[in-house]
Amino acid sequence: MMTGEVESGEVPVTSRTPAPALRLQGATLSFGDRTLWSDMSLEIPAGQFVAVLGANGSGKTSMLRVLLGLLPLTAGSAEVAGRPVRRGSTRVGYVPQRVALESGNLIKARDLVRMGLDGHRWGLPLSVGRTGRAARHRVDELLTSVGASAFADMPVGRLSGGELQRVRVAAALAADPDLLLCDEPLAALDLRRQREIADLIDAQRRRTGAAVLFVTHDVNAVLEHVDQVLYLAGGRWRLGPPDEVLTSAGLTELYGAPVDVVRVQDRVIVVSATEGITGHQSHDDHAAHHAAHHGAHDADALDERFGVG
Ligand SMILES: Nc1ncnc2c1ncn2[C@@H]1O[C@H](COP(=O)(O)OP(=O)(O)OP(=O)(O)O)[C@@H](O)[C@H]1O
Repeated sequence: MMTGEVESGEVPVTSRTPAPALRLQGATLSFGDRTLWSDMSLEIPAGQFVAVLGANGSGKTSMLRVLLGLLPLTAGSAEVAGRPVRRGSTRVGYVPQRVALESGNLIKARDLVRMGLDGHRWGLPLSVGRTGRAARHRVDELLTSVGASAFADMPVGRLSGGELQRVRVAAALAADPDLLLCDEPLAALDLRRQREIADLIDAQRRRTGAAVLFVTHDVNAVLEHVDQVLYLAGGRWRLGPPDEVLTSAGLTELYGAPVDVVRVQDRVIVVSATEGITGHQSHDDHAAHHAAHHGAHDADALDERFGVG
C-alpha cells in the first residue's frame, strides 16, 4: 500500500490508453504558507474505484479542482490518461453534489446530458455530434444506462435529488472520460438513493473502464465498491486498499495522533479523541457545511463544463 503502489483493479471493458487514468508526480498544493498535501506521487489504473477521504479542509475538493484544471499545482505534475491536466478536458468527467442547481432551472435532463457530449470518441464530427440523430441516440443510450429515461424531458430544477444525480452521472460520462471525479455525490440523498447512485457509479466504471475518484465523508456508503482509499491528513497522504489504510495503526501514523478504527459488522468507524481529526460528522451536518462552504466551487465547475448553474 501507501506511496504510489497500486493494486490491480477491475479489467476495463473498453480499450483505453495504456497510461494510467491518473498519474501524479511530486504533486503539492499550497495556499500561501499552508500546504494541503505535498509530494504526492501515485498512479490510478483504468477502472479503479478510489475513495478520497480526510477531515474537513484536508484538500479533497481542491484535489478535484486541480484535476479539472481549475487550480494549478504548487509543484509537481498531474496527468490524466498520459496527458497533462487541462481545463475543459473531455478526459475528465465531474459529478458534483446535488446542491448546485436552482429549482427554477428549466434545462431538460436530456439537454444536460447532451452538453456533456462531444462525440469525438465515436468518430462523429462535432457538428453531427451536436445536432444529429447519432447524438440523440447516444443521449438516449446514456439516459437509459443510468435509469433516467422516464424523466429525460423534465426540467432539471424539478428533479428529485436521486433523479438529478442519475442525470449528472450520465452527463459526466457522455464524453467517455478516462477519469470520473465525484465530489460527495451522495450528500443530501436518503440512504436508499445513496446506495442506488453508488451502485450506478460502480456499474458505469465497470462498463466504461473509467477510473473513479470519489470524495466522501462516509466511506461506508461506497466501501463495497472501493479498490483503494486515498486518505489525506495534515499535509500527508496514504493510498492503498481499505484494509491497509483504514486501520488504527495506519491512521495513527498518518495523523501523528492516536486514532482507532473500529469495524462494526460491515461498517468502518474512525474514532479519535483529538478534535478535527476524522472529519466524520453526521450526514446532515456535513451536507449543510459542504453546501455553505463549497456551493460556489461546485457550481463554478459545473458552469464551466456544462454552461448551467
Ligand atoms: N483558492 C483558495 N485560496 C486559499 N485557500 C483555499 C482556496 N481553496 C481552498 N482553500 C482552503 O484550503 C483548505 C482545503 O479546502 P478543500 O475544500 O480542498 O477541503 P476538503 O477536504 O474538500 O474539505 P471539506 O471536507 O470541508 O469539504 C480549506 O481550508 C480551504 O479554505
